[in-house]
Amino acid sequence: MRISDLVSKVSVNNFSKLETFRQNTDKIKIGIMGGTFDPIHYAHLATAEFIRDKYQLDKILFIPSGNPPHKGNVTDKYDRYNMVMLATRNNDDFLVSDLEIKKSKRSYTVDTLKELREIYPNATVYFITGADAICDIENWKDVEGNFKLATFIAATRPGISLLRAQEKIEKLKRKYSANIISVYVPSLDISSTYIRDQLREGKSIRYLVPESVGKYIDENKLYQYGDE
Ligand SMILES: Nc1ncnc2c1ncn2[C@@H]1O[C@H](COP(=O)(O)OP(=O)(O)OP(=O)(O)O)[C@@H](O)[C@H]1O
Ligand SMILES: O=C(O)c1ccc[n+]([C@@H]2O[C@H](COP(=O)([O-])O)[C@@H](O)[C@H]2O)c1
Repeated sequence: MRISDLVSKVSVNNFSKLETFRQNTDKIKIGIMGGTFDPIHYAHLATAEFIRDKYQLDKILFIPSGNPPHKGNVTDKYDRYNMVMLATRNNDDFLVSDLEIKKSKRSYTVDTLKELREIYPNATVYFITGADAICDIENWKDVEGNFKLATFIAATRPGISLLRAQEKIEKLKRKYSANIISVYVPSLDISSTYIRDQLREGKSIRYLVPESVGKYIDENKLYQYGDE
């Protein structure tokens, strides 16, 4: 099967997963995993699964950014979205939303959270971030709005000082009356930057991303050897 056929099959499955989910969202707990996912890797998946299990969330909704606010040159949004679909297709608790990739303007989390509130009015929303992202949240659009609309779950991340992140989280909680849960997640020292660098140097990324994602990268010639 060609990867393009696979992706359209996965899209159909995802659509029906989302629709069934939409009809049963009374009082459920949704974890939102937002990201550029350039590309998605096992640390994203393992972090989401760990948090889903620990906080007994009903579903994790992956939302790839269309036009990420704080990142310049990123891979085509449909390629990043397709890779997220492939990486999550075997897990019924993982869903993928195209809310942000459908937008042509920059995608801001506060706008996404407002839309999610309309779509799932009775759900409790948890926004999952790595410790690096939560430390930067005061640079996001409408920081207070973000904290009003969701509880944030900040996961530890290798390379980010736990002490510094916790100090920052305590300050944010006081300043904005924010609901932030800081959680230790068993470490996986993987980043999309590292994966892109490996590929551009012609090195292996096996076991860093799901096989389907590795195949998609190969077939679509993403992050090629020697690319800038
Ligand atoms: N290894 C990791 N451990 C915990 N959280 C992570 C890890 N990698 C990414 N995240 C979190 O996942 C979310 C989406 O991350 P993103 O798509 O930007 O991946 P990234 O690996 O940080 O990418 P890049 O290296 O391109 O900056 C962010 O909240 C980020 O903090
Ligand atoms: O809304 C903002 O201003 C904003 C600024 C930076 C990052 N975010 C969100 O934070 C999540 C992680 O972002 P990133 O850049 O680490 O992939 C993703 O969902 C982004 O949309 C949001």
